[in-house]
Amino acid sequence: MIEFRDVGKAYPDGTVALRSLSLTAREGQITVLVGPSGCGKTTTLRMVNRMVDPTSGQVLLDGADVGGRDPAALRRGIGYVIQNAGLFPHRTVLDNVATVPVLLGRSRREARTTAAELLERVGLDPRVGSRYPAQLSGGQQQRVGVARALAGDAPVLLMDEPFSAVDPVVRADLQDELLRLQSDLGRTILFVTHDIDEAIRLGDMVAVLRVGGTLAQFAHPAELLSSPADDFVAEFVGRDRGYRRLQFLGAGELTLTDLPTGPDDGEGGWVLVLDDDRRPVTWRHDGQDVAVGSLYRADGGSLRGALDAALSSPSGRGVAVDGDGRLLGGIDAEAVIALLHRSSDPAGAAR
Ligand SMILES: Nc1ncnc2c1ncn2[C@@H]1O[C@H](COP(=O)(O)OP(=O)(O)OP(=O)(O)O)[C@@H](O)[C@H]1O
Repeated sequence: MIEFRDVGKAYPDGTVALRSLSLTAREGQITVLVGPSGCGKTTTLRMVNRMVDPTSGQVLLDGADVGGRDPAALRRGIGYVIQNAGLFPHRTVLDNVATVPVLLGRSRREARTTAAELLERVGLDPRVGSRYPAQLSGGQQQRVGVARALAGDAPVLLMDEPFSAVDPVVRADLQDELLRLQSDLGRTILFVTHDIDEAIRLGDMVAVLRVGGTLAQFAHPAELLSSPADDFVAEFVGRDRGYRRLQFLGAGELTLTDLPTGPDDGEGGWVLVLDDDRRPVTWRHDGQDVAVGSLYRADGGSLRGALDAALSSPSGRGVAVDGDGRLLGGIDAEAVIALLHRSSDPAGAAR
């Protein structure tokens, strides 16, 4: 657990990076710091491993003030990942990842074995281990950066814009990979980004900071989207927050409708053709087969999945299936939107 207690930082030139920040990053969770450029995110992060010391307040790691710890020893117990990976250019990928285990006293051989396993774990071919960082793509370098931060078995990871320098597709892959790793490893992660989408995707909790180093809101992503604390947060979270909220709302309350099924569209309408197990095969219209679009799993799916299914369906009616892919019924986009509106109006939701 990382606790910031009334932490302030004024740099020697008088810049106040943080005014008085109090928040707790819980054990085993991803806590994201997000906000516009210059709001003090990096300063906050670096206080945890004493790359920056606060001018007021305290930072506690598992209840103990980090101010009393030797910085080098402290850093060996904290993984650190930065933009552009920050790899040592003259060491091979394997030796980059093995650096911390060696510092922690493991033999070089043992450290390299661990490093090779970690490379695989972050989705890299172990053969890249013998290359130098410059011989890897940006996305691969970031993966090595994550592997290196995990190598010391540190329970705490600090990640400062780790995925900002790669293109959006690679970035989405890296985010998925991090979530997958985290579900296995359960580290305490403090993650800095200026990208609200990334914050909402990754954060168990999200702290929105404003310039001048004050906390605008600290909440679960769904709450940030449904109840921004003020205009600044609402603006920062964005105009399409209604759409993004859909991913946090379960679709269990949606009422499914009957869909016309059968081999023929005798009346010129759309029919859904099923196989013998009642799994949708195709939509049929005027004798033409048209792909069904995305199907929606009614058990445990989100409203976003339901809306995608409705919008991607050529007939305009989304297809809901069970866990085995068998037809359950139809979904209309209007019904999804109506449910979204009811859920943002507590009186309506209770009705
Ligand atoms: N060493 C320093 N000396 C003086 N001012 C600094 C120093 N480091 C950071 N600052 C200032 O402190 C404020 C907060 O900087 P910080 O890097 O923490 O913000 P940030 O939110 O991480 O910004 P960005 O998203 O642009 O990286 C900024 O005004 C910055 O210019």
